[in-house]
Amino acid sequence: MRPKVYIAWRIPDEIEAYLAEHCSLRKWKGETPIRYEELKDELKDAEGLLLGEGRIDAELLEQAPHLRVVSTISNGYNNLDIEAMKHRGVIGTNNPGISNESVADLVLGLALAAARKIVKLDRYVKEGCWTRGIDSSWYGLDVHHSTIGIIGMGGIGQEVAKRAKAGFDMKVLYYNRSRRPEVEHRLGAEYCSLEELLTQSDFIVVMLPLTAQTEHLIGDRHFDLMKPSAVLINASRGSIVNERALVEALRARKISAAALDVYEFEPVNPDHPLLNMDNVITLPHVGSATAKTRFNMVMSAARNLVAALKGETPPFLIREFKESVQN
Ligand SMILES: NC(=O)C1=CN([C@@H]2O[C@H](COP(=O)(O)OP(=O)(O)OC[C@H]3O[C@@H](n4cnc5c(N)ncnc54)[C@H](OP(=O)(O)O)[C@@H]3O)[C@@H](O)[C@H]2O)C=CC1
Ligand SMILES: O=CC(=O)O
Repeated sequence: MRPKVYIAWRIPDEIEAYLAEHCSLRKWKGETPIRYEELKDELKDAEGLLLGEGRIDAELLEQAPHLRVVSTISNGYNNLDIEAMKHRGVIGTNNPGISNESVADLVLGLALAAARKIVKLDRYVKEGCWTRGIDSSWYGLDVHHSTIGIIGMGGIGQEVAKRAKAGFDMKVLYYNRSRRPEVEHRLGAEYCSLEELLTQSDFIVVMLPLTAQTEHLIGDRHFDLMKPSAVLINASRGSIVNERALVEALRARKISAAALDVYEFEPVNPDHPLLNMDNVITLPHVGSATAKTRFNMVMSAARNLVAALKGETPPFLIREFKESVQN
């Protein structure tokens, strides 16, 4: 009998057809992402789950007695309670690497947009405010030959470094849990402490996974170290930066701008003070959102799911489950 799979995300027909060859499918048909309580009700007999977003925790797993695999479409997996999954013998897969270049493209786009006030000036023109010659308040910052500090020199961080160096002749500093001599050699990046990076960088890019160690890694004392002209870019997870501290730093002009793809709570509250600041660019978590990359992520998630349900080691088994699969 084919394993029962619940698809909790809208996926292309072609990928659904691939899954249907191997599994018996049920799927979420709503226009908006499935809510936690709805997902809990849908998992009663599912052995596999294809997940777009949302929390997987002990309470939900309690309602899913047959579940064996959670295959998330994303690269980050901070929404999965790994210990609860291990406790119930459920494994998890993700998709590292597939979106690296698309996310890095967006990070450079955010750096350019913030430095050259692209979003603000676009609005200015469209609102009919461009009535005379160039005004010095429109001046921006140079991206080329400036210093970029990358916090988290993993797959995406390295793609950002490559673009910064080769495309914009930037000096690349990085801070990472483990030093990476090979990356230093290949990309000309310089390792430094977090404090040095914050003090010296014109563009600070947060590219870490969200874990107990990285939550609120950037807070009040870190903004005190940054240059008043610094631009903070976060395209990893919102909770790595303390948003209250970020708002205060922007208000106090401790930094000049921020460009965000991610927030502590998503979708971000429309009343959030960050949304009323004209030196903050706000995107709706679209780092990997190109048609090709998104297709590849979903296809990879489907392959992970099928392999795991067949009892094979899936291509992207989350590292914390490697032991469970070997035993
Ligand atoms: N905005 C979006 O749409 C997207 C966001 N993301 C987010 O970006 C994150 C990063 O992705 P990716 O580059 O692929 O991840 P990687 O795992 O390749 O890289 C993460 C890097 O962070 C370092 N790191 C981890 N913990 C710490 C710590 N406590 N202190 C310092 N460094 C640390 C790791 O160091 P070490 O080498 O020591 O392990 C590693 O080099 C994802 O986890 C995800 O949350 C990903 C894709 C799209
Ligand atoms: O945020 C997106 C991801 O792939 O992680």
